[in-house]
Amino acid sequence: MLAVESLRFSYRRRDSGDELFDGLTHQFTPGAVTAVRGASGRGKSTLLYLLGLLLTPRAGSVTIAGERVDALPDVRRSEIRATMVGFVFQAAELNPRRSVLDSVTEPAIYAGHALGPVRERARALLEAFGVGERADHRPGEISGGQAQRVALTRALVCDPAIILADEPTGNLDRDNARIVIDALRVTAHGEHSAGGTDRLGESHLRTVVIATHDPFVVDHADEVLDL
Ligand SMILES: Nc1ncnc2c1ncn2[C@@H]1O[C@H](COP(=O)(O)OP(=O)(O)OP(=O)(O)O)[C@@H](O)[C@H]1O
Repeated sequence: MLAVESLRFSYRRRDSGDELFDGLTHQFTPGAVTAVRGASGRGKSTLLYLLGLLLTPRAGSVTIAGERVDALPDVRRSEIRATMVGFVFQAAELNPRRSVLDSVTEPAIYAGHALGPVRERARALLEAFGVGERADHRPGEISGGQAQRVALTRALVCDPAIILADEPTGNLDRDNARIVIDALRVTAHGEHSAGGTDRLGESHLRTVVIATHDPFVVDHADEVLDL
């Protein structure tokens, strides 16, 4: 579903000798959480940007759902990104002036989705991640762990097949990291991992890739890619 082959990338010109990935080839398993691990500067965040079509490889390919996507025209890459990829970053970056529900739904509304179904789906996701009762609060009134679950809801609201998370537990204590990794596992597996009571109401698998330094996240991932 999501794969890279013979991947090379550099932020600089060709002869500067700071190339990343050394021809990396990897297939990410649908339905699994893959932790991307590596020392600072190895390119964990950069790999997510390449997978999410925000950057273009210097050499090699990125494939999504069987289609080679790295060399497509920008407009097509944007379409694929908007429909197939959701991003979660270290800081949830919710709009402090809007309610949690509005923060979650606004990007989807701007992307042209109908308000009613988006709000319904957002409420169901917030509920599934245990933050349903916070939907009408302001982001300043929720905890860091809750904010990350809200950010994950925002990434999922258009139902992407791929979630790319960059240090999603970087600002969290252990208890909140556990809750967020659980939510990411639910997202990948299509069901709740803790007891099976709180379901997303969806059974399809997603590919979840997490760039992380956190050994706790690595321990709870299904697969690990070392850079
Ligand atoms: N916009 C940029 N322009 C030039 N070089 C960059 C840029 N972004 C990152 N780099 C360099 O590319 C390399 C990979 O960066 P990246 O952020 O992907 O690594 P990382 O493994 O995620 O690091 P960290 O664990 O510190 O977040 C680093 O050497 C970094 O300095």
